[in-house]
Amino acid sequence: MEFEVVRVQSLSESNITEVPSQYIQPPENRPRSKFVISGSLEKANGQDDAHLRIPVIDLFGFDAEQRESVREAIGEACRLWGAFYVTNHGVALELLDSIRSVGRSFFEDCSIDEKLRYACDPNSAASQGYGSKMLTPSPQQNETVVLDWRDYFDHHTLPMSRRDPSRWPQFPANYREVVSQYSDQMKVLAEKLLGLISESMELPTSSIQEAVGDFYQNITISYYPPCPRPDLTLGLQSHSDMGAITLLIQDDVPGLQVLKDFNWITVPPRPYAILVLLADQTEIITNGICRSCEHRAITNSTRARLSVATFHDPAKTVKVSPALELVTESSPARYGEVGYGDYVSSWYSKGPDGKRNIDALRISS
Ligand SMILES: O=C(O)CCC(=O)C(=O)O
Ligand SMILES: [Fe+2]
Repeated sequence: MEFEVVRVQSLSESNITEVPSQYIQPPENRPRSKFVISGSLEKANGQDDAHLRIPVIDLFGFDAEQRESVREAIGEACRLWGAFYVTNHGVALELLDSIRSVGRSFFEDCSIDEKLRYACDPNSAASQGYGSKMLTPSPQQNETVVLDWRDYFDHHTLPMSRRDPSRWPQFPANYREVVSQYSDQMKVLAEKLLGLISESMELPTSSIQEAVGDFYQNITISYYPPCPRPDLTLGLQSHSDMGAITLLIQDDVPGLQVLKDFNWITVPPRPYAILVLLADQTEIITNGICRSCEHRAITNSTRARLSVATFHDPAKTVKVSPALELVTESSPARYGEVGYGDYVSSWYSKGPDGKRNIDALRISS
């Protein structure tokens, strides 16, 4: 069956003043300013709001002498937030600019016909290419699908057998080269971070990586056009990422929010820091000590926003369960074993809704 796909950018450029009803979130999911904290670096009313600021961790280029203090900071951020920024991460800063620039150029300088040459297959989940959420029959009987105010381009980048740059834009001329280089550098950083996270949980350095196996990596460039009704819509609905670890960069337009202690906190843009988001499989492997981070994107009425998310997932054949070292008499297993392929299928059949997919795996105590 063919489903209707509307490009949000075309809607935005048509200068509408209201949004079509499919984009209107139910009242409980709308961004409500009273629950949103700016995450700004200033102190609010003279009070220390450190617990509301997303941690920024200097990796000191993975310098051995700093490892212990870095590991401690990472452990704390994983327990409290499931998300943190890293600086001095070893990725060339020009490469961060280059991927933002080629991504923006694809969305803003190519005609719609050109972009549609790379359209995702609307009938298969997670297909590579240019996409927008589409109207499908509601995944659960009593739920209606609300559309995201977002267009995106998804690239399959690793393992190398999945990487086919001929499926990616040809314009600008360096697009394919930049995405390939970016993929390689993000893989290296994700491996090193999983090592530090393992150590911070008192596991051997290679533990989480061994549980995940070779990475399946996807890079999604998201483009959120200006929206006439930011009060009614979401750029991307609340979810946690389903794989192991996501590395995200954004431009200078705020929009990403993380849920912390029931508050939605805006992640302040830091163009040269990389945001680490722990995803569901890391929560399972660490037996819930690391929490996967629930996040969403809001819209604004004036400026388009761009982000680049690099997902690192297990292969579908991998079975994931809590690390044996973290399952003890006093802290029994909190999740049953799950095949990653089954996890992904159930995620797509139910659709994201906060953390309901991982919560369904919880063993009640
Ligand atoms: O645009 C963002 O900042 C968030 C993107 C995201 O969460 C995702 O693609 O899973
Ligand atoms: Fe996400």
